[in-house]
Amino acid sequence: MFLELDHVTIRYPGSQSVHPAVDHVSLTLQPGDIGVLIGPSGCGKTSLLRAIAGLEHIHAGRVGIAGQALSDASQPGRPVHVPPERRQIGMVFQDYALFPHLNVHDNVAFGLPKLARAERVQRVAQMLELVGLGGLEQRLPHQLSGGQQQRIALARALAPQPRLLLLDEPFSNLDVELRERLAHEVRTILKQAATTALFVTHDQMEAFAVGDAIGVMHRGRLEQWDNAYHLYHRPATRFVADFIGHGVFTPAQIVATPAGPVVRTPLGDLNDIEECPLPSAYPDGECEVLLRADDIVHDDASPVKARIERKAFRGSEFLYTLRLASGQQVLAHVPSHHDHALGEWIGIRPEVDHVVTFPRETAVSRT
Ligand SMILES: Nc1ncnc2c1ncn2[C@@H]1O[C@H](COP(=O)(O)OP(=O)(O)OP(=O)(O)O)[C@@H](O)[C@H]1O
Repeated sequence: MFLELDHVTIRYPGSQSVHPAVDHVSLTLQPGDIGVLIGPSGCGKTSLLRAIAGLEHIHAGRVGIAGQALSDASQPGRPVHVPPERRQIGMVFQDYALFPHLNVHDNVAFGLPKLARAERVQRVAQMLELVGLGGLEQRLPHQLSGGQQQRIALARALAPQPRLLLLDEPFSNLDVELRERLAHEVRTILKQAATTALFVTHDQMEAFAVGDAIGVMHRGRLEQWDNAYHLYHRPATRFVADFIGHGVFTPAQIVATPAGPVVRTPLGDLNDIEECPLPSAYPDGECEVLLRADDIVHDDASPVKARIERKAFRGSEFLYTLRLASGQQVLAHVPSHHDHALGEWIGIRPEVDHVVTFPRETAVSRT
């Protein structure tokens, strides 16, 4: 294991909040892996990143890299806090932070004062090649696009060969299309450089594009640390289920049948419940089942009908918000050549590969 966070807790002095900004967060990253922290504003992502960089002190727990404690508040009376400049950790922020009066070469060379000149010029050229901007050494930052500036910031952070790279919303100042492209590019660059990295974003598409492991944070806690597939198909908590992807929670009942347990929903029985709890897991088997928009298939032959309340065009598909006769709301992704009118009743059926249930609560939906 390379990066190890063990029950890291951060409290800001004088904070009125009942929750610590970061609350007992534990996670690990393997060498060369890219981790992503995602969550709503104020959930503690930046605080955690700053603590790893040594810019914040921790109040409980431990931060270690390759077996070395960088911050340790777990031993009473013997706190450890290695200063940021001795951690060999690089950082890339959302505002590029390039020096406007220095050209590209001098910006990238900034963190390399100890290298001899020839070696420095060579390392800068190597880094610029790595980020696809070879030959732009003499340009000033204002002569570059936002995406190019961010790639220079990445080259500058990678040049001193940090043990770990931290990236805090590095694309949030860029437009959506460029963000997704850059996210893929940055993943390729980090993999080529074999750099271990931890990346903060609030955009799940960016998280899926970049991360080997993704952590969903909520009120300072890390609710799940997992790969994208498991976060989506096996959410550990209602919050994760609700935050990742479009879906609703629908009242359902797990019932025993001669052929085994099924989850009975207003859309019909769901049978593929291999990893689902047994009926005895909830009182009377009553639970809520997660139905994502891509679990619902438009099928004219289906006896289950739903009325189209809202529709959002997403290019290849529509996101339909539908209401069943029972009053239950569901969402469905439907190929965009099926352009139905608002108010129309269409046939739908569930096609759920991974059935996810939670204890009953007031229904929550996220669109
Ligand atoms: N210097 C500070 N002093 C006091 N409270 C702070 C400080 N910095 C952050 N906080 C509080 O700590 C909590 C976590 O903030 P943090 O910036 O880590 O969240 P975040 O998930 O990065 O949010 P965003 O996505 O908006 O940047 C918030 O409640 C915030 O108000």
